[in-house]
Amino acid sequence: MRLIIEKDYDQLSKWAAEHVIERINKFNPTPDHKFVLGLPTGSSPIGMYRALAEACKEGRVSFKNVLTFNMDEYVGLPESHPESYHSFMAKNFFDHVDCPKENIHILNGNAEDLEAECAHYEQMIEEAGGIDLFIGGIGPDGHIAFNEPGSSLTSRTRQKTLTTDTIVANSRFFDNDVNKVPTTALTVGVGTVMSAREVMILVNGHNKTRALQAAVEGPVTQMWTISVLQLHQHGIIVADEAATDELKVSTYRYFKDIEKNNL
Ligand SMILES: N[C@@H]1[C@@H](O)[C@H](O)[C@@H](COP(=O)(O)O)O[C@@H]1O
Repeated sequence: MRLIIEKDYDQLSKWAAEHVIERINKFNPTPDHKFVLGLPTGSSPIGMYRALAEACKEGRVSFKNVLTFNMDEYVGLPESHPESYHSFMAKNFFDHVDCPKENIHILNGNAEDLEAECAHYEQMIEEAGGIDLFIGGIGPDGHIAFNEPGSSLTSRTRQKTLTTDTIVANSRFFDNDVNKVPTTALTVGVGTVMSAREVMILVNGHNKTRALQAAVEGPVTQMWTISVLQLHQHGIIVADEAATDELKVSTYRYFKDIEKNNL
């Protein structure tokens, strides 16, 4: 696993955006050979999305031949709700880039048959040839997508119950009212993320310090689902300084040293 430590959120966002641009451009996607990108919501990727939108406007990258699959969506929240992940993605990314509507996939948390919706999502990913780069954030409890502590590390897309911790954390988007936060969500599984050819996780801020420590220094455990990234052949964590406060000085120095020649 690579751990990239950037000075602040702005630098982290730029690093992540440049990595995505590099991967897409190197792949050189065409209508018959599309790049497949897994995308997260949350506050962590907002800066990266902004940088990608700018790069798209400057002509440095195009999403015309990029297929996207989002990680998760709340169950029972109308798509038009300002806090649905459909709305989030439109507002923060898709409205600003040239990705055709038909290339965008987001789980439908209002589907009549949620189980069939999840199975179909996995099938679409498979038909697309798998995900080339899955980008994610993590919760303070180390959850990836909505794979809360205790989730199977080989899980696939399914419905999950949100923990009280996550409901409290996400209530900031729902007038700070925990009762307004949906209690379940559809989410790709840990195994779905791990099946991607590359995984890049963004970790910023003081409230992620314990999760970052568990991810980098702890054992692989279902109680910190992000820790499974240690088993991925091409896993990258991009963190800001603030998130590294619980790492050992030696761990911090090791990754700074080994990455010093990489931009
Ligand atoms: N389902 C999402 C996760 O995919 C995201 O990583 C997490 C962290 O959000 P933030 O980036 O706002 O800290 O929030 C939610 O729980």
